[in-house]
Amino acid sequence: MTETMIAVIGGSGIYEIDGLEDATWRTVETPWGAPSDQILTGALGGVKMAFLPRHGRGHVHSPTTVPYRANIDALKRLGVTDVISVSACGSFREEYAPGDFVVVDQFIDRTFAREKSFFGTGCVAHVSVAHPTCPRLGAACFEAAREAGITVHRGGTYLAMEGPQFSSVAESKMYREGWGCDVIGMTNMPEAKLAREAELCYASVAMVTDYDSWHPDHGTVDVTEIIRVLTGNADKARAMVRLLPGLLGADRAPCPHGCDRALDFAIMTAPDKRDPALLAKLDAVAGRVLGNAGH
Ligand SMILES: CSC[C@H]1O[C@H](OP(=O)(O)O)[C@H](O)[C@@H]1O
Ligand SMILES: Nc1ncnc2[nH]cnc12
Repeated sequence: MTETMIAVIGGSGIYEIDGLEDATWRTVETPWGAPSDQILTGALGGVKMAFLPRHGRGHVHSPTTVPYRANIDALKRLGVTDVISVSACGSFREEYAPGDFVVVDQFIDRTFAREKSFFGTGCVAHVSVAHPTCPRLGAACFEAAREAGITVHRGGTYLAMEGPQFSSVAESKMYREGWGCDVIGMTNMPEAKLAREAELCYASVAMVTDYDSWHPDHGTVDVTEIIRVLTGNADKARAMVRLLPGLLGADRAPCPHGCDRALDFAIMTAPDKRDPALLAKLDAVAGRVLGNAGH
């Protein structure tokens, strides 16, 4: 058993969480640059917690410029085991209405202007993201949302777009009718891929704010309306988070789905061909398999 540490990455409209014991905003430095903001650490019901506002307090970073690698590295460096993303999204399903939560389990990654891996020349690795979210963590999020009285749907495909502009009507219809996507947002990729590379369990709770631009009765996306719905969603998200420690517990068995061992057979580069400078940067993310864990 290892000690659980739950991180919440708060998306648009969620810049803090309340109720943490010993709450402290901490500056964490990483070899990948500065994270989006300081990280709030503390405990909830005896379970260690961390909170990171994805866009920074005051919403400084755009979906493209969020420092995804620094964020995931910083959480790993702090000892986080489980990452829960709480994000705003548009809905492609009539029955996934604004105010509902969706525990996403698949992604289609249409982002193109972001660094997507910790690995590269000098240390090449290929992890599986066939199942990009952790079923154990997703089930806990679903249960917590249900217990908090939230209308929550289990499973769904999240289309990750580059943004920052919203989709055209033609794109929205293609994602919905042609590709079978359920929700759309701008941030869960490459975040989920990087969490897998860092051997962290990752679950995504997408909070519906709008019907994107496909719906004949709802017009197109409008930020004013999104922010109005987001304010209510943020309170629900905080209620869900308060229930997670009780469901996950202070000690955790190895992930039954292998998230925490994702790098076991992933590194391709021969030991004598590895770049020492890159290996040093990988101390937190891949220290378990490279034998240079620095955290
Ligand atoms: C405020 S609407 C668009 C914005 O909201 C979502 O952010 P996040 O995923 O961090 O909650 C969406 O992905 C866009 O970045
Ligand atoms: N319709 C939408 N498209 C992309 N990101 C979003 N975030 C909230 N609503 C969205």
